[in-house]
Amino acid sequence: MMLARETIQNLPDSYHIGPIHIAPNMILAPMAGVTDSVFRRVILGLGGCGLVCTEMTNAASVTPKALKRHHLLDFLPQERPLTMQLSGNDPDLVAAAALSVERLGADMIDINCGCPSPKVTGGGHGSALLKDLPKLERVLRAVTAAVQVPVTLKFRAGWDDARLNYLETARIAEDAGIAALTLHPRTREQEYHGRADWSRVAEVKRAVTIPVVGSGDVKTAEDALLRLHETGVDGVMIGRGAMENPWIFLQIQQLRRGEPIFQPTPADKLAFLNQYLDLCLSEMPERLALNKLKQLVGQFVVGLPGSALMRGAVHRSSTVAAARAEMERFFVPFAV
Ligand SMILES: Cc1cc2nc3c(=O)[nH]c(=O)nc-3n(C[C@H](O)[C@H](O)[C@H](O)COP(=O)(O)O)c2cc1C
Repeated sequence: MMLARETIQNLPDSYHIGPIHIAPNMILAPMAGVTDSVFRRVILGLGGCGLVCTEMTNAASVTPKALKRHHLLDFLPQERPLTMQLSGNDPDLVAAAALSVERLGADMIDINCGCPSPKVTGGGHGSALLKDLPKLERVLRAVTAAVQVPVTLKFRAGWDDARLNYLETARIAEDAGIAALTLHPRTREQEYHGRADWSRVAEVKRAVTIPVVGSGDVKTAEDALLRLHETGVDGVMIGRGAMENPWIFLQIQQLRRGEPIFQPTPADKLAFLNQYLDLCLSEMPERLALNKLKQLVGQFVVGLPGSALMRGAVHRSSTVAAARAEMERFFVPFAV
């Protein structure tokens, strides 16, 4: 379905989380291993993205020594407003980490109640908290009491289809002083399979008075505006769609303004990957930069003919030079 010009112009394009103005209301999803400071700056630099978030960080690893090792909460001044996301299930520990993160300069703190990874849920963190809402509530109350900055919650629809509890979770969070919610409307059991059911996001929006953001399966500028229109949410979060098409936020802005939509050519795509790689190389060791590229390429070339072969070849590359040669080999024929 295409939205009429007038409908698009009437869609909300900003909202507030506490005193913080989020404009535009399009948000880069936190993605572990991907949305580090470099990726966030690249996305912000392309335009159209109103809020970024760090990768999920275990509250137990918010110590001066651990921060120097994992660098998950490193950021630069241009990445504002910036949310820092924590995981954990011990109220005192998460509250202490939240205070440290506030001192590091977070504009907001997000609590992760959605990560499906067994490594995370095994420790009772992430989406495991959906199975113990009294514990989630204790964590949220401890964190909101500990810090001045707004605290937000990102959660899933429930552990599995038999235990859907997104409305209860949303109400508990609002009562605990949470300033905004993001729902990824899959269950933990679904992981990333099946479809993200945005009617659940619309239900949450109707159930609470705090801002609600939806996350899941937004792949085009049209998708983003349709989700805003259909659900009445305050904002839309984009994850894998931004890895596949980092220009998506810019394209949403252009669609709103009735401007021609930027369509990257193969040469633009190759230039993007090379620039991203250059930036990574200027800020981290080659091995790490190559890993970042490998992670991004997987989504970036989704759907292009021959992409599986190219992805495999980049993944087998042991040097940056070899990976660059594979990318050239892939993109240059598209340009002729
Ligand atoms: C590689 C990857 C890493 C992710 N890491 C996080 C994370 O650290 N914290 C979080 O709240 N969600 C994380 N997510 C979930 C996304 O934020 C998002 O909710 C989900 O991917 C659905 O949105 P999408 O279809 O736009 O990707 C991750 C998703 C992916 C694909």
